[in-house]
Amino acid sequence: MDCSFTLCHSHDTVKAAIQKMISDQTSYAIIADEKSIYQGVLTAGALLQTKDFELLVEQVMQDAEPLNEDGSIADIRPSLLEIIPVVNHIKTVVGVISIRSAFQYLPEALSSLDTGRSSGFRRTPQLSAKYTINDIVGQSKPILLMKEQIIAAAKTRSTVMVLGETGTGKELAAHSIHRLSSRRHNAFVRVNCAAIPDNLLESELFGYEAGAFTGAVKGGQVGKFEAADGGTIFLDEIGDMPLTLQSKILRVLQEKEIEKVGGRAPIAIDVRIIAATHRNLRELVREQKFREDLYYRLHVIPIQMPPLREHREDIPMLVDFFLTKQAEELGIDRPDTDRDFMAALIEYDWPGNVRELANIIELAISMSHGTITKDLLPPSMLPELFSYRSDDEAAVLRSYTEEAEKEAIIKALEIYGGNKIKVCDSLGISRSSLYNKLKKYDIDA
Ligand SMILES: Nc1ncnc2c1ncn2[C@@H]1O[C@H](COP(=O)(O)OP(=O)(O)OP(=O)(O)O)[C@@H](O)[C@H]1O
Repeated sequence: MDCSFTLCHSHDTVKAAIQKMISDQTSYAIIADEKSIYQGVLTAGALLQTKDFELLVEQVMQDAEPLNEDGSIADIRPSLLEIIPVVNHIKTVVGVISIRSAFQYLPEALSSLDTGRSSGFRRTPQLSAKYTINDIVGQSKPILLMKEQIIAAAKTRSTVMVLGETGTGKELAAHSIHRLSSRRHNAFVRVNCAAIPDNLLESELFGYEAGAFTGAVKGGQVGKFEAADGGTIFLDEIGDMPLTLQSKILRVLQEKEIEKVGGRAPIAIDVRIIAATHRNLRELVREQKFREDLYYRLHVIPIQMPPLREHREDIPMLVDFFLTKQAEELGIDRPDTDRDFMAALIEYDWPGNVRELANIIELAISMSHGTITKDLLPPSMLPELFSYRSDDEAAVLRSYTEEAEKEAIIKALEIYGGNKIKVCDSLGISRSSLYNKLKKYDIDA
């Protein structure tokens, strides 16, 4: 099969290469620095006008499924065969995309990549948990209580349900449980149920037998459950799982076996399930969108992540943590913050929780020259900064700001034809924050 590779150093060249690859119907490996490949791929995704493409890319970038040291693919997931990332020695996705199987050409392509990054490829431990309980910052009562629950849960084999608003550290909790458990030397496999299109999720989770469907990879595919055998599977955003698959998860919990797509015999597996969601599962059960029996099966050990507004005393410590971390990443001296900046952070309502705090610190660091002051806070925090005004005035101000925010989102959705990633980029907000706001303002998108 014909195959060539293209080195790209800008968003536009990635976009052009992808367009060419699609129109030529041939194989290309596209290699670029992480920023240009990310933006380029997303733009190409928009060109293709398939929402699934974006989701797949997002998933791949997030999971960073890696290549081996020699550049060969460590693990190819057939359902995502078309989008494969390359991870460099500092675990950053530098990105490789292939619409056809261009993989055999990667070592050659990588050795020609003149970014200084191609050297020192290391196999990222894709099946291991990255975070430990020490990565959870905070000394407040709610955080210490949550950490105790994590330690207690780790000692058991039971299913754990991690609950909490977006950005409260549910993923950190899941990693920590695995790392503290007797399964820590075995695999930890994360699946973001919301990021994988429904039609791919079943084969992704359970794998499939050879010839199960048209386009299936020869020899079949191992699913995430099987990959996690002996270890832990983390089903993130389980509230977004379709009902049909919920019954298959129930079966795993009850029978401790899985059935591959197109498979004839069940396969016994030993996997600990940790699930998480920011949704209100009880509500979903009431609406018949989530199975009640699965709800109870999952809630053997529930762990509630506290929202940041309920442990404000940890904010200075978290700010210090993110300032140090981000200054290190940027290779600059850690800047100081003034009192007003910290006071405003402590007072704010934190809808996006710790993730939002980390983003605000990142933004402030990038705009600051020396000490970080209150005027480096984003305008979205404005109403909270006026909290010394009367309640009425604050409410009026808030309604104006909310109206403006709603309009900005509707406008951005129009401009970008509903492409949420572009909308987030243009508004400088995270995807989860966008989804929260769409819900809050009842915007159809
Ligand atoms: N207590 C904490 N200490 C340090 N970092 C934290 C803490 N809580 C959250 N974070 C950081 O905030 C970000 C969001 O955390 P995480 O992804 O675990 O949240 P989540 O609850 O799983 O969010 P979502 O529901 O949106 O997936 C991550 O960068 C994480 O490292």
